[in-house]
Amino acid sequence: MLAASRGLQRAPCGCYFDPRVFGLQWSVPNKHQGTAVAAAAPVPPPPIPGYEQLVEQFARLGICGKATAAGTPPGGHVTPRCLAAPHNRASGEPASHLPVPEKILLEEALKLFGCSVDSEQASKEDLSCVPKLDESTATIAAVPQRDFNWLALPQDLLTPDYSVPEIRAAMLSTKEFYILGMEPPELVTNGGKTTLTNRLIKALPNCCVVHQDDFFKPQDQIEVGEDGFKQWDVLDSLDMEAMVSTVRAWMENPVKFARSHGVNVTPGSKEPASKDTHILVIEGFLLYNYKPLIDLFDIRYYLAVPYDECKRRRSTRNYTVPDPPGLFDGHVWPMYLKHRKEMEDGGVDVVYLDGLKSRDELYNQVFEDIQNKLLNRS
Ligand SMILES: Nc1ncnc2c1ncn2[C@@H]1O[C@H](COP(=O)(O)OP(=O)(O)O)[C@@H](O)[C@H]1O
Ligand SMILES: NC(=O)c1ccc[n+]([C@@H]2O[C@H](COP(=O)(O)O)[C@@H](O)[C@H]2O)c1
Repeated sequence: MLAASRGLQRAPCGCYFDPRVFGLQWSVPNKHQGTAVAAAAPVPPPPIPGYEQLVEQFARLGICGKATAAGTPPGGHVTPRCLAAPHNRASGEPASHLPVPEKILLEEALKLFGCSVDSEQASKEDLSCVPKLDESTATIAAVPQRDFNWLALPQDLLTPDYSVPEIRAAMLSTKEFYILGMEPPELVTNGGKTTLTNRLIKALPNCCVVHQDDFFKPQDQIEVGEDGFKQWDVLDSLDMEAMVSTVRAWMENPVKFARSHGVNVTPGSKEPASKDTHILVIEGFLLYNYKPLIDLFDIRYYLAVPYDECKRRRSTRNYTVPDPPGLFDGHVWPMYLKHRKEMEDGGVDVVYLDGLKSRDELYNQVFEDIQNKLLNRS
């Protein structure tokens, strides 16, 4: 108790030390600083069940916007008749011979891309139907009791019943934007998020990604809290304004944005207007507590893993600034609880994902979910 009140931590050897002093000794540069966006790597994606279905549906509708996923190899799993990509032209079917209607009525196009008031409503209803993580199935016994009373949170939040399934949040959000030469038609609506994101961006068409980690402030600007820890897991540690500016730059011209970040776009995409589908995946651990960002998402995914698993995974990570002893229990986890509570109290609508599922299960679930939403809009 004496050590805690002075902000001291106990090391595994039994000695006490002051994390504030410990924290000041780190001088490892943040390698992510300044790199706002990572482009999808050109690696062949895994087989995607149902992808052809989506393309064929677009083809039936006379929309040839979706040609190749970022990184899709030439001649991949995309139905050739609906493509205008050079590799398909080279295979013997000139773009001018493709069965593309010369004109699509604006009204028709709006309907196809879900721009009407009716379809916006329908999309919102779709989201509310997505099953939430069944928190009742979590293993309460596995979670150790922690003293988080200093957070002054309501008692129900501090009980094991509440804390079990939440443990650590990992969030993934997807923003869809259909370029029709007009304002973004609608804004419809969150560990393993980087893993999941990396698979999604290889499979989704014209897909860019923004990583929140890239917006951490330099280490010397991170405050040291009363608890003695550098406060990495709060909004103040991030340059959120720069992050929102980056997202807005994509919204203004996703084609230009993609090209400037090395992401392959459908060759038919014209700047600034195109009928192609463009998707932005925003991946981060603190996305749904920053108002200017919240409303920009069409879909919000929220990955949660139990405390023990989260702590185990975290212990295997090598951050640019290594975790000092005790950071997880003393800062990371309490901040997670606090932010999740704020998000839920604020009524932010998210789709909960069970981070204990396998990588494949999570990928298939989210990919199919996005696929269905795209189809339902057409
Ligand atoms: N579904 C999963 N099941 C088991 N381990 C996973 C899963 N997804 C990711 N991991 C592992 O957990 C660790 C953290 O994953 P990562 O995607 O970097 O998480 P985040 O981006 O949310 O911090 C990595 O070692 C990764 O291989
Ligand atoms: N990337 C960095 O410079 C850096 C530095 C210190 C801590 N962190 C940690 O990164 C975490 C968020 O990133 P992940 O969601 O990838 O785990 C935070 O919990 C934070 O404590 C990151």
